[in-house]
Amino acid sequence: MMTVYQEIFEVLKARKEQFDKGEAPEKSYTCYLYQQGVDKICKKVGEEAAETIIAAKNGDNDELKNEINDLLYHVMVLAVNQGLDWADVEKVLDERNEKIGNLKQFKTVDKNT
Ligand SMILES: N=c1c2ncn([C@@H]3O[C@H](COP(=O)(O)OP(=O)(O)OP(=O)(O)O)[C@@H](O)[C@H]3O)c2ncn1[C@@H]1O[C@H](COP(=O)(O)O)[C@@H](O)[C@H]1O
Repeated sequence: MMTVYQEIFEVLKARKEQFDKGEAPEKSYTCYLYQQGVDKICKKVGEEAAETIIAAKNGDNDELKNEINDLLYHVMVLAVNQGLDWADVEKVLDERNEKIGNLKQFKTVDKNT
């Protein structure tokens, strides 16, 4: 079964195909981002990341839920724009998941020796 994120990613890929063919729906915000290009998309990723941090620092979980979704949406648009598939992204997480004990040992440095 596809997750909602996989489903949205498919929509964003379809929007890219429409945009590339010159068939962007007039009111598509996603196509507007593709048209603006990678700098604009990265700027939005940065903005949404900052808004996510502020919502967390304010202890506002209603806002935080919204900002996390805005951030993920813009990260997905970036992935599509750069030619990455969501499966490529998930594969990395899957591989990390297979490792046990990911916590790195902290290095203890003795500055006196
Ligand atoms: N998941 C999202 C999604 N999340 C956030 N956003 C948009 O991201 C924008 C972020 O808001 P901002 O106020 O920061 O941006 P803005 O001021 O409107 O625009 P800028 O000029 O600053 O870029 C809003 O316009 C939101 O509507 C999204 N827009 C679209 N989707 C999904 O993308 C799919 C395709 O959408 P369209 O391409 O619009 O048809 C649909 O399934 C949608 O659900």
